[in-house]
Amino acid sequence: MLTVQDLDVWFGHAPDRVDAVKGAEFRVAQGESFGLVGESGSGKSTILRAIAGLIPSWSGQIKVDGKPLATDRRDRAFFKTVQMVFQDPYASLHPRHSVDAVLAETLRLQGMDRIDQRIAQLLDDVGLGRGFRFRYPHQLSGGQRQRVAIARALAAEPRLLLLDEPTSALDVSVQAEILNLLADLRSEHGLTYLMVSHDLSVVGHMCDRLAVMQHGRIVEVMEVDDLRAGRGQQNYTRQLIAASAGYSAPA
Ligand SMILES: Nc1ncnc2c1ncn2[C@@H]1O[C@H](COP(=O)(O)OP(=O)(O)OP(=O)(O)O)[C@@H](O)[C@H]1O
Repeated sequence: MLTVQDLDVWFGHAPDRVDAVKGAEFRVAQGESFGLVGESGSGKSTILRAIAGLIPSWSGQIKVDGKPLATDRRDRAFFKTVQMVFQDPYASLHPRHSVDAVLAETLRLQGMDRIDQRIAQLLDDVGLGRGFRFRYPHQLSGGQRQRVAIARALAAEPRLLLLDEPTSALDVSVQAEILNLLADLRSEHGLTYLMVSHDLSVVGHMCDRLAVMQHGRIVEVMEVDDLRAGRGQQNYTRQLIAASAGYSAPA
């Protein structure tokens, strides 16, 4: 479904150029949930943003369903297949647009019919119910806002969701609810996920395989069972696992 080959992503120009991603390669199969983990600044979000067409300065190949993507443009067909959910639901919803306006606009942009019915269905799908339809972002909690952002992403009926730390801006008490919702939606809609998280337990819960990133490079691609068992091939992976378990790796 998604193939990334020899991906370099950079910001700015020499001598101030930042090489955020270097030679990244991975494949995500249809129906799979694939995680990107690594410390802050390792390039995880940059990969997602380059796929979504939000960063024009990259080279290499990104293919969706075998079709190479252009460097910057993303057409309507792309957004029909691929949608992104951002980290911060406070920043990603326009404060003066009601839930209805957000969803109706997205559905219209995608050329969908039966807008009323679809909005009701989307609200049901994300567990909000129809009573939320005419609310504004300031009337919603962080978790409810993220449910709206997920409904907006689902409006196009995509097959691949790019999830950029979808719960890290939320209270701990609602993080699990949103993760469970995403897991349910994936099985109900047969979705494929590419999910960024700095939290290994989130990826351990949500993903089948993952890539471990350090300083812009993928150091290892592993099965989630190996993550859970602490079986990293690379030293860095073992350190990351040990750090997340709350103790230091033996030297
Ligand atoms: N717009 C930008 N301009 C310049 N440098 C950037 C920009 N966005 C990201 N970077 C740099 O690219 C590198 C990778 O950042 P990125 O946000 O992808 O890391 P990350 O692994 O997702 O970390 P985090 O979890 O903190 O978001 C970092 O060095 C960051 O400072």
